[in-house]
Amino acid sequence: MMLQDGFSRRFHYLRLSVTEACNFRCTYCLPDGYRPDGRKSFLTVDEIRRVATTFAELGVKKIRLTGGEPSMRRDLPAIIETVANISGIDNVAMTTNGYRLKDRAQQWFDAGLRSLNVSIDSLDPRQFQLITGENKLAEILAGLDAAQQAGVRKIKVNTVLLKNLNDHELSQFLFWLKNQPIQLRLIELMQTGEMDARFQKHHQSGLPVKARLLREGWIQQSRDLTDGPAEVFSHPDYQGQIGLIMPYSKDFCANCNRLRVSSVGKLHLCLFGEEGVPLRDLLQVDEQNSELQSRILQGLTHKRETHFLHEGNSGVTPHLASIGG
Ligand SMILES: Nc1nc2c(ncn2[C@@H]2O[C@H](COP(=O)(O)OP(=O)(O)OP(=O)(O)O)[C@@H](O)[C@H]2O)c(=O)[nH]1
Ligand SMILES: C[S@@+](CC[C@H](N)C(=O)[O-])C[C@H]1O[C@@H](n2cnc3c(N)ncnc32)[C@H](O)[C@@H]1O
Ligand code: SF4
Ligand code: SF4
Repeated sequence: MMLQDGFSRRFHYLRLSVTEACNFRCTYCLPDGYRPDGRKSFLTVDEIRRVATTFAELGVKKIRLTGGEPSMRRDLPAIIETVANISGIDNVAMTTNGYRLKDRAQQWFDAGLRSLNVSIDSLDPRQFQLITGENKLAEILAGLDAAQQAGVRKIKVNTVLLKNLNDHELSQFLFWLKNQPIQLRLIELMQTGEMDARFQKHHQSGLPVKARLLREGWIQQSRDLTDGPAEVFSHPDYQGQIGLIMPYSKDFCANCNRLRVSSVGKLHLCLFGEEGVPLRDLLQVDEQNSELQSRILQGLTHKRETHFLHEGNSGVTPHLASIGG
């Protein structure tokens, strides 16, 4: 049995959100901060173990923990260890805003974390605070160092491209990459349900950046079917790489290879899809495993070919913290 949709796309990568809560207020995600909803409880470690085990049995090899902010969960080391010990999972990754990274990197690595994506929207402390609501750039950069020291080899930095907020910083980012063996991903701003005029004001296509990189001698890397959606560029004079994530460009979804489970246990077939297939009622005892497999496989038959962002349709996603990006 394996996970394949009606367009012959295969799924070996699961993004598992462990919380919707976040301590940052990124202008494009949670501009007013996270507002707790008392009725919601997030998946327990046992529920996470069951859902991850079942996906591993269906061929998933990589699980990325995301959120909200995953480091806000006090039991995060137990979550990492649980997922890392599941047979078939060979890469446990996490996406974080860098909170607690400086102090916890070693603990997370020891628990089994092998790949880390850290969001850094500006290398200018004031601009960073303007975008995220937090004056924490220095602390997060120290967290990156700590992760490298701890032994995490695959580190990427995520930067949402924002017109008039950080687009003038490209040269500074490139300079930084000269001696940083990391991949910097520039992500086009995507419109979500709760986003107001900010989208029109700050959306900027990645295409001019691509043109500049090619002009300056960066070389586009060939893409494996199992790679993510980023177009990746390298340069002989730079230790780092650039990855461009351009969801508004043609054929972006053609190689979609990931599925998502939200922090309340719903299967989402697309970042911008429908309500989600509830799985939580089948995460209560280990014996529900084969029923859970059937529900996931049945759900996958409904996966659509692309998102509908061009029509201004973001599905039910109010902001990316709700589903883990
Ligand atoms: N539209 C769309 N955006 C995506 C998709 N995957 C990643 N992104 C965007 O890229 C952001 C960063 O993704 P990450 O959490 O760093 O994970 P990733 O890109 O899968 O990273 P790797 O596992 O290292 O390839 C997400 O929050 C989204 O904004 C996708 O399938 N569709
Ligand atoms: C939703 S966050 C969750 C993990 C963690 N809190 C973080 O910020 O890395 C995952 C990624 O989504 C990106 N993101 C959030 N909203 C976005 C949007 N509207 N368009 C593009 N990227 C977005 C963030 O910059 C971050 O890199
Ligand atoms: S992008 Fe990440 S850090 Fe920023 S508000 Fe959203 S969930 Fe929080
Ligand atoms: S937008 Fe949806 S279909 Fe397209 S790559 Fe992302 S998750 Fe896959």
